[in-house]
Amino acid sequence: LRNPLSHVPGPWYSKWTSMVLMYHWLRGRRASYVNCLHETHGKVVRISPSEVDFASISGAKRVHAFVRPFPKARMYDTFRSANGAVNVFGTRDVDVHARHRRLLSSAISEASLKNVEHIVHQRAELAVEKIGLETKQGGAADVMKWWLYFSTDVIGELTFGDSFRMLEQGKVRTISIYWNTLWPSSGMSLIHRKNQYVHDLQNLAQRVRIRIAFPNIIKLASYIPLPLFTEAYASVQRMGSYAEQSIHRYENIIAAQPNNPKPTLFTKLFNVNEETMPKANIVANAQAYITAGSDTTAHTLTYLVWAVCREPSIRARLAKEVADLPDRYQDEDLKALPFLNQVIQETLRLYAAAPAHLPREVPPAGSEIDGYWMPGGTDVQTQAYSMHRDPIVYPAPEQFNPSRWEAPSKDMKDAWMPFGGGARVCIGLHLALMELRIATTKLFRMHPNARVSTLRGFCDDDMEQVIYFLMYPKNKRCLIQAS
Ligand code: HEM
Repeated sequence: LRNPLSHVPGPWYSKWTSMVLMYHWLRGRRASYVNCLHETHGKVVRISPSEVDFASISGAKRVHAFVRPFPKARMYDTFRSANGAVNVFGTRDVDVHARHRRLLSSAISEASLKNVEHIVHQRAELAVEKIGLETKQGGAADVMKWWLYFSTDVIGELTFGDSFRMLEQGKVRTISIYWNTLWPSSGMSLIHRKNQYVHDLQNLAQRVRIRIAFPNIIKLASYIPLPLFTEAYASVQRMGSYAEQSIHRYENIIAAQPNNPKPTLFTKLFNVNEETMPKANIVANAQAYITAGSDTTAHTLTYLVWAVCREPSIRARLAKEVADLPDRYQDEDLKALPFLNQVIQETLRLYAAAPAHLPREVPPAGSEIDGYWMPGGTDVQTQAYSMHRDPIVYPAPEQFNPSRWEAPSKDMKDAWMPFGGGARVCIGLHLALMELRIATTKLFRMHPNARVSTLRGFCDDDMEQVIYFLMYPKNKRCLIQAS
């Protein structure tokens, strides 16, 4: 009872155990469980003996501050890359983070991304072609698969200077044949690694679930022969070694053509005349970009297409807006389209790809948040899942209604945080938004009458959100008739 958190509202058992929270985490329902606790207990809820969740705008601003930010909580140690080096995503050290962020930011800024826009156009065009082709051949296309290939190809090319070419090949399992045909000298082992890397990426969300739930067991995975743990451990090691080899290859390319290397988001860091970071950290950051920049964008696009195709009036309005674009439109033209951007904002509200569990640790001196004293070391967090469903801020919150963004209130804008917030806000958000604008435009220009398929028993139940760290649709598929 002397615990300084004992006055924070919450269910009685939260004071004693985190087992209930863990149970919901392992079922992919932690976010909706915490949301229910907010509905019952209010905006500030103690969710376990040492964790408090805030669902208010003021709480979110404090937890995710720009100035004097709280460091990320211990959970993020599980995101350490395979080589043990820290990256911008996982580091808990505020100063180290600030340095990494400063070195990485300019290459991925809105202005710099203009130089790589053509890659996004090319990849999106191919994705939409494949979606049309799959519909023609089989009656429906699994857009979730194609968007994952699209986003992985884009971030792969921008990070390693070398696309995974998943879109060309279409199916992961045949990638090896493709690589062998194109580069017979590349050797089977490289092909196998690339193939395996893609497989590891696709299973990332479930493995993150295990790594976060059992961090200490994962550390001992090489001694404990339980497949669940050894595989979660091994996949991180494999991804790290692939990232290392790709960066090494890119380094060789730069050495061979120092004046004209293919630009990537990391090129500047290889310039001997500029401030840089150790190579192990470049590799670790490359790995972070690939893992943070593929599923997130793909799942957002998947829900966007599904939500739009379910509502003929929304689809017709969007299709009309993008049809009126000039033939050689650029991303700048898309930024000016009101309805397209409202659709994207609304998708990111209702179907945020990383909507929960971004814990921060209160510094040793403690801090007051929303009138409650949080002692040093408390895990404080806020989940977009709840902020985005506040019925006062967003009336009828479960309804997909892009028009609510026509004249958004200040609270609507402040409560909207699909990319996190403050000093740790998503570094890839401009890239993600560009991908969302371009891919959505291409799809609805080419297939203005696209609709949700019922083939192979596909129904709304398939799209139930499962949330670990990343959110994905329950059955990992989304069938659309794009004809
Ligand atoms: C719709 C797509 C995306 C969504 C919804 C999203 C969401 C987020 C969120 C919520 C965070 C904060 C995580 C935290 O506080 O722990 C974050 C951070 C991050 N994201 Fe994204 N993201 C997206 C796309 C991307 C892309 C394309 C990249 C590629 C570079 C990327 C790279 C990162 C990195 C490196 C961080 C860590 C930033 C830092 O701590 O300074 N994300 N993202």
